[in-house]
Parts: sequence; structure tokens; C-alpha cells
Amino acid sequence: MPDIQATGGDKVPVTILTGFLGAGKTTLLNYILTERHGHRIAVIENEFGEIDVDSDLVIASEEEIFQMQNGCICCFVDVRNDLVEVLQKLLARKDKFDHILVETSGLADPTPVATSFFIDNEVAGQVELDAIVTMVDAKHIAQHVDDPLLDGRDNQAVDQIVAADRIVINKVDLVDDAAIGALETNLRKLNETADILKASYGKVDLSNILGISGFQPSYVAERAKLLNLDDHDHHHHHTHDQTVGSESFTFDKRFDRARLEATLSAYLQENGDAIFRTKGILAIDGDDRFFVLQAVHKLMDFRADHAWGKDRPYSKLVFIGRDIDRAEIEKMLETCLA
Ligand SMILES: Nc1nc2c(ncn2[C@@H]2O[C@H](COP(=O)(O)OP(=O)(O)OP(=O)(O)O)[C@@H](O)[C@H]2O)c(=O)[nH]1
Repeated sequence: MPDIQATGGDKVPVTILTGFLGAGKTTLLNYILTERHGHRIAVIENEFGEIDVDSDLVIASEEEIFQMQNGCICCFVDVRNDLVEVLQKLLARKDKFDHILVETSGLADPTPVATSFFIDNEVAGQVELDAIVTMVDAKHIAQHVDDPLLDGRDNQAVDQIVAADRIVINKVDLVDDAAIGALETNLRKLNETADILKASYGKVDLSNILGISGFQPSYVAERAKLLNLDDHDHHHHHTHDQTVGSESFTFDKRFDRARLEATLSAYLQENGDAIFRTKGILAIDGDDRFFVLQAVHKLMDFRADHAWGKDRPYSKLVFIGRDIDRAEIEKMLETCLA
């Protein structure tokens, strides 16, 4: 049996930040990293998709940031073992931080991730789960919770809400009050106890997110049940929605800005129901700035960021969704090169 009772005072609290693709996890993370909240935070990130775009999108900060890229944190025992290894390394330098934040990929079920903190004894003895914080995209969550193609299969959007201690309804700027009210009612059906906060661009009172000790002893028995810790068989049987995949592209040549923006925007208008998420870092012809592409379904944002400076400009894009036509996208992107 895992040791679920011990919650000593000197253990490092761990927050698991989860939420479906594009919900706003990195936005919240960046907000946390820039706010003065008195915590020194080490961050562990796990991304879906084989090329790493996220680490370029997390702002430079003094905090320690670890990337975990070789697979989904909830699916593969290897990745969970890696998590334990990263934690061990981190814990050897405990003087540098007082809080750990694990950002899961948008398709992860946070439950097996949380379970790792209880199972490995050496690590479990040194950390305690502070809370599972789930971000929900006010505009797009319903279509994933009610995804008809997942009928009877694991639905990670639902798993993430069910496991939450705190739910942040993010992007409230994109919907009206009636839609938020209806969403709250639906979230309550999936999770009766989590506090529900509302935010735009992840701006929440961080004392409601960090150091809330959702796993203090009074809570532990109930959480253990939810996390299936009473189950002696800790094998994790779930499979991801196999219909969701990712396609990545890298280019050495620069893009024509206007053509790329117009083409991508038209493409997502047409295909954005099936393409859940698009991210990119782009080098633009005649411009010395690093451009960032972000899209969630059909909503696209494309903007200049800092100058490349000494870094060699490059472009990489990742598309995540169903039935992505790689050849079609590749051809389309090539027509946008300068
Ligand atoms: N309008 C609006 N856009 C938001 C808000 N929060 C985040 N976004 C945008 O939504 C997009 C996705 O945000 P991210 O923070 O990258 O989402 P994520 O959950 O980390 O995404 P994955 O890593 O793909 O799972 C970006 O373009 C953000 O700028 C919000 O409150 N309102």
C-alpha cells in the first residue's frame, strides 16, 4: 500500500496543473512565474507532440524549468518514472525552491500523475500533493466534454475535471455570463467539491492556487478513493483517444507574414473543428523578431515577440487534432514561404 497518511510539514508541496489542449495552462504558468507570491517554484512540463514549442513560450525566469518530452506523462510508465527521476534530482537541490509545479500535457489524465507521488516511497516521503488545478476553456470545453466520438471511451477533458481540487474557468472574456453559469452547472455535475474560480488569461488570486493543501489528512481518504489508491493494482489501464494525433513541421526558410497569416487563418476557419490546437514559432521575412502562432480551434493569434538577437531564426509548427492531413498542410505551408 502506498503511504498516503504521511503529510509531514517539511515536505515540498506539488501542484499539478492540468486542463485540455489550449485551456491556458502555459498562460497561467507564465502569470505565476511573473507574480510576486513569495513561493520559489520549480516547474516540470510535459508536452504532447514530438517537437517542443512550449519551452519557447514559457517566459525566461529564474525558476528551474524541466521539460519532459518523451511521451505523455499519464500514459507511459517510463515517463512517470522519468517524473520520479526529475523529482529526485530536484529534491537534491531543495534549497533552491519551496514549491513544485507539474504542468501536464493537455491530453493527460492527472490521476495517474498524482498517483506517482504516493507510490514511489523515496519521493513520496519528500513531497506532498498540494492540489490538482484544472483549467477549463470557457469557450471550447463543452465540445470536448461532450465529444460524440469518445462515446464510451476515456475522455481526458472529463478526467481532468473529475480529478480537480480547484477548477479555473478561464477565457471568461470570450463568453457571456449565461454561458459561464451553464458551464458551472455542468462542471458541478462532474465534480461536486472543487472550488470553481473564474479568470481571464489565467489571472487568479494565486493564494487560491498555490499552497492550498488539498491533500491534508482530512482530505486524504477521500482523495485516495478518487485516485484509486485503494486499488492494489496500480497498473494504469486507460488509453488515450487514439484518434487524436499531432503533426510537426520545421523550416529553415522564412515565411511571408501576410500570406502565412491569411492562409493559416482560412485553413483553421475551415478545419478548426477537428484541429484542436496549433502552435508555432516563426521566422518572418524582413523582420528580426520571433513570431508566435497560437490557435485553439478556429481562434488564432499571431504576433511578434522579442528580437531573435544572437539566436539563429527558425520556424516550427505543431498541429494537434483528428485526421490531420500532413501532406496538405505541408503543401500549404510551403506556399507561404518567402
Ligand atoms: N481570449 C483569451 N485567450 C486566452 C486566455 N488564456 C489563454 N488564452 C490564449 O489561448 C491560447 C492557448 O493558451 P496556452 O496558455 O498556451 O494554453 P495551454 O493550456 O498551455 O495549451 P497546451 O499546451 O496546448 O495544452 C493562447 O493563444 C493564449 O493567449 C483568456 O483568458 N482569454
